[in-house]
Amino acid sequence: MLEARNLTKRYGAYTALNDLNLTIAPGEIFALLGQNGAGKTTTINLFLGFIQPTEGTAFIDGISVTENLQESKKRLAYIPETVMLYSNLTGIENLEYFSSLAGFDYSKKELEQLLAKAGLQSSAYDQRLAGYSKGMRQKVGIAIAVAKKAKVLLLDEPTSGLDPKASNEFSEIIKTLATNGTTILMATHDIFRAKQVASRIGIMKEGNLQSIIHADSISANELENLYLKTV
Ligand SMILES: Nc1ncnc2c1ncn2[C@@H]1O[C@H](COP(=O)(O)OP(=O)(O)OP(=O)(O)O)[C@@H](O)[C@H]1O
Repeated sequence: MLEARNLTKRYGAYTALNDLNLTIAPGEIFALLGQNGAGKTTTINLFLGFIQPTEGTAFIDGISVTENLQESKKRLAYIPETVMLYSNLTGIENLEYFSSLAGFDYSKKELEQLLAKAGLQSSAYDQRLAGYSKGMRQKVGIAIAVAKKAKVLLLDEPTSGLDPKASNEFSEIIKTLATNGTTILMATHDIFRAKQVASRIGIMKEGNLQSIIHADSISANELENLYLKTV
């Protein structure tokens, strides 16, 4: 579960995030839409503990990020727009390294199964990351999240720069993770994907969460119109 309680971030007189109150249940995918500078990344960074809130609290699985950063971090995985991995290591070596950092010791077979589950083609397992496409790197990122048994997954612009097939594959994989109980928060500019994968969609403007929409209550066109009217 993810929860923001009165979560606020100010930089001097500028409010990047204003009094966010939001609970995302296990198994739910929540998409945050909003223009550049709306406060999406600020929200994610507060959940990650990368930045400190000016007011309020971010909770991961009931644990305050400010009070217990290490415990909160154990429960979450983060996939930024560009997944940071070691270019000189292979897909399987990256997965082994990052899962061992999280305290897991998987056999080669288990590592291969994790990569397969994330949708990576088997021919890539032993190739160095330097030759991977963005979509392939993201799949390793997903495999790491699953290997860590992360209860919460934070995604920042996960489909930007992916071709439609890779983007669709990505959406299917995160839907499967949610079905298995992972809580997912995704910041995106992709209205279509937000509608396709999320159960609820929040529209942010100038640091405020302006509205929350149930994805099944609206068509993609209606969502786009509402978005354009809001921002
Ligand atoms: N360290 C900082 N100092 C001052 N202002 C900052 C700082 N970090 C972020 N901001 C401001 O906070 C606002 C919110 O930024 P944020 O990155 O959360 O937006 P976003 O919705 O993720 O946008 P994008 O879609 O471009 O990623 C922006 O106006 C940004 O300039």
